[in-house]
Amino acid sequence: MEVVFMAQVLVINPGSTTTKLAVFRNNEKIASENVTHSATILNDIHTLVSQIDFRLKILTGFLEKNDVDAKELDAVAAIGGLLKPIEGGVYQINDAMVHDLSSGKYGKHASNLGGLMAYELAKNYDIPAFIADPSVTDELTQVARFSGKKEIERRSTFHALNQKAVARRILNQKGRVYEQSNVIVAHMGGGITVGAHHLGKVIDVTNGLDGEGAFTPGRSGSLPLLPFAHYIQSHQLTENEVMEEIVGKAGFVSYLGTSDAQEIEKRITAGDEEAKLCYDAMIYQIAKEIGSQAVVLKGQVEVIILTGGLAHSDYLVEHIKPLISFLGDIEVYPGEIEMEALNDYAQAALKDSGIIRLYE
Ligand SMILES: Nc1ncnc2c1ncn2[C@@H]1O[C@H](COP(=O)(O)OP(=O)(O)OP(=O)(O)O)[C@@H](O)[C@H]1O
Ligand SMILES: CCCC(=O)O
Repeated sequence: MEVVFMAQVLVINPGSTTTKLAVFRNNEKIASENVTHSATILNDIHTLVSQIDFRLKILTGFLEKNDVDAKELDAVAAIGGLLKPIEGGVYQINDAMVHDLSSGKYGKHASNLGGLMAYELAKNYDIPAFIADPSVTDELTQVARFSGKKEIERRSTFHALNQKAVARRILNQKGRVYEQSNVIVAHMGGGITVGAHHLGKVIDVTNGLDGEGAFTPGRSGSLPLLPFAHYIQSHQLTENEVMEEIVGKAGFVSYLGTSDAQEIEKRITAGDEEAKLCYDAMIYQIAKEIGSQAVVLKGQVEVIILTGGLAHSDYLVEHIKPLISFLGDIEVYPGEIEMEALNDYAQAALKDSGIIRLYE
């Protein structure tokens, strides 16, 4: 008789105002919740790391509510935070990673809490904790690292987990293998990143946090340098304030006062020309980035994949297609599959420890 290995995995994905939680038994999601935290509560907890206890309590409540006994978990998997640049794949959370996530050495981001929470929980139950394809996944070619100024190197920070998972899924459906294919993935959500995937590696991508690429519902994307230098000086901005200006106070938020694309579409339908021009400008910029990545892939593009929350938008999809369809087939995969991707990686790591990478 065949013995079926049933592995139970808890997946943790903290965002700036949410904590997404799920439990999987093999590939089946048996419980999930997307908990929203009020800004007031989070603002009262002064540092990012001190949110761990608050979010762990929510996690315990989630497990209890869903009758999941933590002692029966086989592993915990979490979204990877801002770490040193590493190749994609699955990593067991270790002390070096915990140090980098908690110190904020490579940046402070809500996703840093994922690895820290997973480690804490896994330690208590003596099970492994993993992260996979973190946003710092860096598979850039050497030429892609040049910024144009010696002292400043381009970095790879993008929606690596979702980009790779969606590309794998679409290619599987086409009977193709990710590691043998050339695809462009545009993740279009609160952040927008466009990657050139060549034989399983993301050899160039717009950096989502450094001010590159298209503007987004809340971010600036790339800006003209001299006017921005003048803006920084005239507003006497600190580095943190510059960050807030380009990630949060820009894009739709700065032009239209909201990051909600559905609200903007309602305005367009009601005849708001300003809203239409701004939405069309974002679509135009995303299309230009897709064109750039087609050059990176020397025009050998098997499929262009549109994913993320904005891929739900019929308006966006209809208006971007005429700009990019000459480059290749287009597939639309709205939303994201990060929780499923983390479970897949953890299940694979439990079956074959040989795939687990070491973070040093
Ligand atoms: N059905 C829809 N039609 C149009 N826009 C939508 C729809 N659903 C979500 N959006 C828009 O997608 C954007 C948010 O996308 P998403 O939920 O992927 O972002 P996020 O998870 O906060 O950030 P990120 O994707 O960068 O991790 C918002 O502008 C939202 O209004
Ligand atoms: C954190 C990297 C992904 C993004 O651009 O938000």
